[in-house]
Amino acid sequence: MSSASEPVIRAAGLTKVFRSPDKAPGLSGSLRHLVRPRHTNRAAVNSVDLTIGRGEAVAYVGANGAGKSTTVKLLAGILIPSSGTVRVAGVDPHRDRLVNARQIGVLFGQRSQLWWDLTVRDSLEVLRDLYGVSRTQFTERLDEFDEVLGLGKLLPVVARRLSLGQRMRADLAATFLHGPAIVYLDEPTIGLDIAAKDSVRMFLRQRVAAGTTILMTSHDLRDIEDVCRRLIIIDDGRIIFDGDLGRAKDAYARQRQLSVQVDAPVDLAALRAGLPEAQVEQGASTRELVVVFDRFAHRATEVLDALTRQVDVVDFRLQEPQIEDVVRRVYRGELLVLPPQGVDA
Ligand SMILES: Nc1ncnc2c1ncn2[C@@H]1O[C@H](COP(=O)(O)OP(=O)(O)OP(=O)(O)O)[C@@H](O)[C@H]1O
Repeated sequence: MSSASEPVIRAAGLTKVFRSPDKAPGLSGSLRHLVRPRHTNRAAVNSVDLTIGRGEAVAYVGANGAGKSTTVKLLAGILIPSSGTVRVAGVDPHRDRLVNARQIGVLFGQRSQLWWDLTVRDSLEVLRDLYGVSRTQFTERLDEFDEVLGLGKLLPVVARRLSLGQRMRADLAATFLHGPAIVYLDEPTIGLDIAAKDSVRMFLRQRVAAGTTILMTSHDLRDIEDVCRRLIIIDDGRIIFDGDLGRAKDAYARQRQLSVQVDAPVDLAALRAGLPEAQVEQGASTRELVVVFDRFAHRATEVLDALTRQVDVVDFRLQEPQIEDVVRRVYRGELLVLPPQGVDA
């Protein structure tokens, strides 16, 4: 999937294989490995195709060890691909590392790029110098960032005295200072309070609207929903989903729950026989039923029809699955297999 604009990130068959020592635990294992070393090759990123357009905001999620950081390192030019091709804003990131470095920004929520003993202003000045940002641009950008990040008050403060939220705001300014076309963000709101999270998200939305491309990893669903329209899920080095956030819910959150109020007690066995693939349970009272069904097996109207044939339905409520459930399952490393396309309610 790509946006209407020209792609700024394009990877084809991108693969990174790591060779790790294959040794049994303990001293004997180490000794045996010394005498006869064995290695296992493992693809941390496996035949990844990726096309991301200018100004797209993409959430990149996957369980621990799925290959997120390795992908970002390949895009940032820190790692050399074992095979496949990658172009970022027109350059090969590992061959043209310097050019690439000017075009990208990287922010790790748990690591600061500010100099601990310098004031925020001095850190930003060093970065200005490093990236060759003109004085005029520097002032303009800081003014622009100040509106959302409230940077002015932070400029004279030494980095180590900043609160976590303040530090993140200063780090965001540092990341975007040189006007990168692409920014990779790793957990940008981790540990922040709600107000600070909101200003980070607002800032990111603004940068995306201004044309910056964002690839973000986050466990916080609000980050994903507030900033990104597109979701990419990586599992064991392979991309298993790439598309609209809403479509991910359609694809993975299959279960719907129908809560029904009826006017008289119900024969549960007869109902279950009529809906063999659904789970029919008594609710909080004998006049309440809860039907959990797979929307690829039944339509909501089908379930309601089966119920109304046996009982008078007084009221009902259909609970839709949440995208949050999908992302939680991804992070829990639950196996995700794309369901067949088909029935929709
Ligand atoms: N330098 C390396 N040498 C050998 N194996 C590595 C190296 N870097 C990563 N790996 C392995 O590659 C796989 C993918 O790792 P990666 O760090 O990309 O995952 P991740 O999705 O970013 O995980 P996390 O959410 O835990 O950061 C893991 O199995 C990891 O152990």
